[in-house]
Order: sequence, then C-alpha cells, then structure tokens
Amino acid sequence: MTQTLPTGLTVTARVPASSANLGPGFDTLGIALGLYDEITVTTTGSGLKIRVEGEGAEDVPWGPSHLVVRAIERGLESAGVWAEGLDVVCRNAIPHSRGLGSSASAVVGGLAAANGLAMKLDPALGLSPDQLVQLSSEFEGHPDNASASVLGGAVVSWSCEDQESAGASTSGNRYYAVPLTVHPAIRVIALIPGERSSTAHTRGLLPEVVAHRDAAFNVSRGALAVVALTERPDLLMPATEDRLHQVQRAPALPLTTRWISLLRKAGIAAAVSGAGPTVLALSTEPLPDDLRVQAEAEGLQVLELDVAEGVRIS
Ligand SMILES: Nc1ncnc2c1ncn2[C@@H]1O[C@H](COP(=O)(O)OP(=O)(O)OP(=O)(O)O)[C@@H](O)[C@H]1O
Ligand SMILES: N[C@@H](CCO)C(=O)O
Repeated sequence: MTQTLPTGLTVTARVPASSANLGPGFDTLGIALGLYDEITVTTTGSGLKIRVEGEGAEDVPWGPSHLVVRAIERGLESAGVWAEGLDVVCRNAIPHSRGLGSSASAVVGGLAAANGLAMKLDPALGLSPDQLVQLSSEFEGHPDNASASVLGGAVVSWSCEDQESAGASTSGNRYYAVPLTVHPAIRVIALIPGERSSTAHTRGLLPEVVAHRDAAFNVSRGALAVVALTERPDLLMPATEDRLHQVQRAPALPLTTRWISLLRKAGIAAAVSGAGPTVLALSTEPLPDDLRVQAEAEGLQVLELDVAEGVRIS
C-alpha cells in the first residue's frame, strides 16, 4: 500500500559528477569526481515548484519533464510512498553535455533525495546502494556513470540481459557495480571545453562490430586499468589506452583528441571523459604549468578534482 508523506519533510542530496570509461573500460569503468550538484526537496500540500540555479538554469525544463523531478517520482514510487506536492531546488555545478556524467548525477541525486524522504517516514523503506545502482542505471542507461555517483571512488560496473541466469525477478537489464579504492597518489585533472557534445550523437559514431584484435587489446588494458588505479599508478599510461571508442569518436571531438595526444606525449595518462568532450588526465604529478596555461588559452577550464565519495543525504 502506498503511504503519503507528510508535508514539510526536507532532504538535500549532494551528488558527485563522474567520468566514465577511463580509456579502455567502455561502458564499464567510472570514477566519482569532487564536483557536486545539490538537490533539496521539500514535501508540500499540492503541485510542483522547481527552481534551478547554476548549470543548466537557462535550458533545462522547469516542470514535470525535468530529469531530477522524474527521478524523484521514480524513487518515491519504488519506496512505495507518495507526496501531494513537491518543492525542488537544484543547485548545479556539474557542466551539462561535457562528459562529466551530469545526467547520471541528476538521476542519482533525484533518486537519493526520494529515498531520503521515504526514510524519514520509515527507515525500513530505504533502498540499499545496490538498489540505487540498479534504479539509476536502468533509468539513465549508463551504469559506469551512475554507479560511480552512487558508490563513490572508482567502479567496475556490468549488466546482465539474461534475467534467468541473473536470478532477477523483474524484466529488463540487471546492473551491478563494485567499488575500487583509488591509489592515494593518483590526481585527477579535468580539462573541460566550452562546447557541448551530446552522448547520443557520439555513441552514434561507434561501429556495430569491432575487430577481435581490438577487443583483445581493450580487455588487456581494461584489466590493467584496475591494477593501475588501485596499486600501480606507474602503469596508468598503458592502462588508459583504448581502441573501441576514442578513435571512432575523434572526428566529432577534434580539440579533445588533440589534447589527449599532447598530454600523452608529455607522459600524462589522458583519455576522453565519458562521451566527451572533457579530457580526463590521471597522474601522480600536478599538471605542468606550461600545459595548464596553454589549455586555458585555448578555452579549456582546468580543474584538479578529488576522487569523491558517493551521493550523500542530509
Ligand atoms: N542537473 C540536471 N537537471 C536536469 N537535466 C539535466 C541535468 N543534468 C543533465 N541533464 C540533462 O541531460 C543532458 C546531458 O546529458 P548527456 O548524457 O548528453 O551528457 P552528460 O551526462 O553531461 O555527459 P556524459 O554522459 O557523456 O558523461 C542535458 O542536456 C540535460 O537535458
Ligand atoms: N560509457 C558511456 C558514458 C556516457 O557518459 C559512453 O561512452 O557513451
């Protein structure tokens, strides 16, 4: 039976950005980044009021089709609760359509906020992190981003289409993720272009079929990436090589591709962040000043970011 939430309950979800793929781990590896959106939700007597500040304030819809609102509604429904009205305030710092997982963060934040409201009514209604990984991944479609924003740190995510072998009771994909503890010496630097790039567009550039040797190349680099991220940062250069998506997306991402090549020539492990256009650099050293100055002169915003914890509710 659906329970109605009382009016006047408030929660805030603080949800990190994420970078997917990390080079070879297409649709698999992700890392949570210390750049946050904050979503505050209050239950009211009727209607929907939404306010957006910061990133996307000019262009996301301020109504029921807003991604965060849809995620809140999904989260309330999953918890078996309902609110007569909602007041939603989004304070966004994660740039949209830059390969920093903004859409996954919006979904994870909305689901976590709904979960927080349900737990205020009855702590037993709370969803586990694994359930949040499932709900956010099936809603948004990118488990590499979504599970990083749920669990924090770096993650290995995977999905299973065969419900019977997964032992699942519901239809559709089952999503799973495990967190990795990132080696403390690893620094994460994002070089963020001003232009947007749509994930749907750059996914459309990927071929249906890849050569066996390229698949084998990525299997080795993807496995190595887990070792490099957790124990052997000295292996980050080979561990971030890829043949499955970056070269195919390069025509749509010329600035990104040039910067990855420039950084790698300087010995810095760099890859396309998610579907681009942000460049993700992983290093044990700070970005050299000359490269930072050149990047900024070319219109890239350079951010050194912490590896973040997963979404938090207060
Ligand atoms: N905080 C938000 N609130 C509402 N809508 C959002 C929010 N963040 C993202 N979106 C929606 O998602 C779109 C961006 O999704 P897209 O998948 O193209 O990029 P991304 O998630 O930023 O990057 P990537 O998936 O490559 O890491 C935005 O144009 C907007 O419609
Ligand atoms: N793995 C996805 C991430 C999108 O954020 C892609 O590269 O398309």
